[in-house]
Amino acid sequence: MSEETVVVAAALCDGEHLLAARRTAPPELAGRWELPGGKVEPGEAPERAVVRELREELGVEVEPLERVPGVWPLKPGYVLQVWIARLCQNQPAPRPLEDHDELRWLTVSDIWSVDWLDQDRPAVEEVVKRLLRTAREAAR
Ligand SMILES: Nc1nc2c([nH]c(=O)n2[C@H]2C[C@H](O)[C@@H](COP(=O)(O)OP(=O)(O)OP(=O)(O)O)O2)c(=O)[nH]1
Repeated sequence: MSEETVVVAAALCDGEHLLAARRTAPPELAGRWELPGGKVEPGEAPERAVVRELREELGVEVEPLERVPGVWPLKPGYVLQVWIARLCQNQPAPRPLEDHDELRWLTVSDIWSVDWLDQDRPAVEEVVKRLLRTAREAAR
């Protein structure tokens, strides 16, 4: 039986912007950019883990909207799942409270201006496709 650990991450969107977060640890990942999130705890629903992790790491309440189809391998034994999410009403700006030292809201046109973790790139590409599709639908 597979014993993979699921890491959930949020593609936190605000209008046309996506939030990227710069990791502070471990040393081999520090300075690289990722989608904020973390490991799902035993018995925890993945969407709940998204909400918990962003509360802990960024000090905000978020609402997961839909899962981005796909599962991306991270280090051995770990896989990444991604949820499109938005800030709940009346939230402060996200702050890098733990695990990150900088946050940046990126538009689709500057999405590759930060040094994403290699393993996150396919997931970010998928998120970008969805953002573009949503923007096209909104423009109709
Ligand atoms: N959160 C997150 N982790 C990622 C991404 N890409 C990637 O390789 N990882 C790795 C980094 C870590 O080895 C692991 C998740 O660990 P974490 O440190 O964020 O999770 P956590 O908050 O539950 O950590 P912990 O301190 O409780 O152990 O997955 C990503 O986009 N988001």
